[in-house]
Amino acid sequence: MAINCLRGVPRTPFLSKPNSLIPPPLLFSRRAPLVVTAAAFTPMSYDKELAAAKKAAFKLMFLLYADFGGLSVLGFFSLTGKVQKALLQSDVHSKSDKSPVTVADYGSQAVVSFILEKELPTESFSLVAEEDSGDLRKESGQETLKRITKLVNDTLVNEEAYAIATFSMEDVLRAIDNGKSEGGSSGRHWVLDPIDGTKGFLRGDQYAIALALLNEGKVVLGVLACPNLPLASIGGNNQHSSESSHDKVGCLFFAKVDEGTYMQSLDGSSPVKVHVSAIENPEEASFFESFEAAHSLHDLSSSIAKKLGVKAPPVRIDSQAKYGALSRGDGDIYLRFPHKGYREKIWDHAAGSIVVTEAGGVVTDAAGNPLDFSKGKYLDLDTGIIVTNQKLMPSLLKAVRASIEEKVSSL
Ligand SMILES: Nc1ncnc2c1ncn2[C@@H]1O[C@H](COP(=O)(O)O)[C@@H](OP(=O)(O)O)[C@H]1O
Ligand SMILES: [Mg+2]
Ligand SMILES: [Mg+2]
Ligand SMILES: [Mg+2]
Repeated sequence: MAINCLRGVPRTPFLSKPNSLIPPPLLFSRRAPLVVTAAAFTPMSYDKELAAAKKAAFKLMFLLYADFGGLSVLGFFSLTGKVQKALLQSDVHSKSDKSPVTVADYGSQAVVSFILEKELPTESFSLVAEEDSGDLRKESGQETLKRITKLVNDTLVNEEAYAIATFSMEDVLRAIDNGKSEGGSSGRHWVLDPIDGTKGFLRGDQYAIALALLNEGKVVLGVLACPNLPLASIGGNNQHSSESSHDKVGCLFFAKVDEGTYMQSLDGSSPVKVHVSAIENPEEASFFESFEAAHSLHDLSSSIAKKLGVKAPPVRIDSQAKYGALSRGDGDIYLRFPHKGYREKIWDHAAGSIVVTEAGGVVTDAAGNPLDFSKGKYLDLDTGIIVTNQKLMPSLLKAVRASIEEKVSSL
């Protein structure tokens, strides 16, 4: 089978819970009904939070952009893009689970952590993020820490407003360790994957900076920056392509609860609202899955696709760029079935899932349950993650169940 490998306004305002300090009878008394009702249902806009998250993600997009070309006029770089990129990709370390981590992963986490703290000084700050500073605090990590610190200083060089001349190595370690929060079902927590798809980043393929905000265990906003994702569709549908968008890469998706999903490019043009595909016939559908066979069972996906009658070959790309591409209708289905024993982390799905659901899609586990982000840093789910539009979901779920049953009975 041929495989397609790619290189390279508000509907309903979000209502807060009724104010529990107001005794219930007063809510309905004749004395002050209007005042109480208005105070009790203040809409939460998350505007400040979204602006801060986008600021951080755009800065990193510019920094990591594959070919900085005309962007250097913005003054973010002391090196040319290609040299900088080569440097970032050459310093690779192996974590205790054998997965790779680079200067870019650590640097991105430190930059996001700094920017969120500085931009939102009045809010209590909790961050659940993938990386920690353990290896960088060892003697063997000192050279890498120096490179990360240079990267962070280069990225934030124009931020006079932050009133810090230069960030020290200790500042960087502290910023990375801000990401140690455990998350959970109460309060607000930022969720960050500083580089999602590190393997894709190292190959020069797809990767993403994925940042989301949880409130009371629910994802309320997400920003997904995909520096290598073409502006033009990467599927057969090509609904967003134009002559000028064919060669351009660098897409930032953002979504707030009940306000839809938007996509923006690096050239300063206005965001455009995006929607998942409207395909109803599975035979016309195409599907995404991980590039890495170690991350998802490709044979199970192909059995599901066959049962559904999907004709197109799988589109295998790294990272949550799959969620972004699906949210704008480049493809119709995303299938993810990790090998037995693997536990999914919230940072691998929080931003991507709201980007898809706000674009009209559905994200569930293999049993059809919504993903639960309230249980700490792991997602507690049944077997795998499936994503599609509302029309295709019932037949997709049926095919998933049948394929899983077949697989289990063949063992
Ligand atoms: N054995 C495994 N099974 C499933 N996912 C895995 C995995 N090992 C690593 N991952 C996760 O898969 C993510 C990449 O997903 P994808 O395959 O869609 O590109 C990785 O994110 P990072 O690259 O941020 O570490 C990592 O969290
Ligand atoms: Mg990783
Ligand atoms: Mg990840
Ligand atoms: Mg990562």
